[in-house]
Amino acid sequence: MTSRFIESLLAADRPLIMEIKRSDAHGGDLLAGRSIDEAVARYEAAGAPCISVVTGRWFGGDPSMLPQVAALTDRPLLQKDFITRRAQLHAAKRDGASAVLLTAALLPRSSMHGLVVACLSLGLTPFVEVTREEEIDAVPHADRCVIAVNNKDIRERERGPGDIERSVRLLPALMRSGTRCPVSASGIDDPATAARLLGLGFRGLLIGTSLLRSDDLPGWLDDLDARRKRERTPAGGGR
Ligand SMILES: O=C(O)c1ccccc1NCC(=O)[C@H](O)[C@H](O)COP(=O)(O)O
Repeated sequence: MTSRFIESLLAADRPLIMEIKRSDAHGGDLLAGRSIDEAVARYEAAGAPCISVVTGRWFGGDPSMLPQVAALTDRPLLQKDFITRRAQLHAAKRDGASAVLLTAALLPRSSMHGLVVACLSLGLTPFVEVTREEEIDAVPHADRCVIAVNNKDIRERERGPGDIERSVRLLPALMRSGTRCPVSASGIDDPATAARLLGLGFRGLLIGTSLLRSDDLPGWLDDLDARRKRERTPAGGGR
């Protein structure tokens, strides 16, 4: 069965998973007075191919956010929460998720295996987040999963700065894994970093804080597009 989440990301000119998250790791408000409806409309207007909804309570989330967002958009949705049980997968499916986060750092290998298989049988795309090469090598059915390098550390509640070089270092292992959709997630704070990661071969980026904090989202995205175009155009304009 094909994955709507993966196909939508792979087909996008600007493959950003735009995230709705109420607060950052320090409790700082990220919605800045916007309602969830407004946040969704802003991302739709910006052409988001997929939207991530953080329902995890460390980031001010709650489970009701997922059906709320699903009622507002038909974009494929990723649910970001601490998923450890199959019952949570059934709830995610019922509430409108296309993909769910499975965090390798928090799941024993046998649980990861069972949850990936359960996701696939429910028609949910496993969005497996990793920070180490061994975790990539252990992802089952990698060809049907999104595998995302998290540039921050969830065990530190993502309070530290992002390490973008972690994504750069792990990209070859992602490519070898068989995933069609290598993603870099967290701490992508500006268009220059986003352009660099896409230029290196990432097929998707998950960005929350920087897009939510931007008071000129179209400008942020235009800057990204311009940088990518410059990278693709050979010096001298291709003459
Ligand atoms: O990473 C997790 O395990 C996790 C679990 C539950 C809720 C959220 C979780 N992660 C959130 C994130 O990783 C970030 O919100 C996301 O990657 C965007 O990061 P940023 O662009 O730095 O806001």
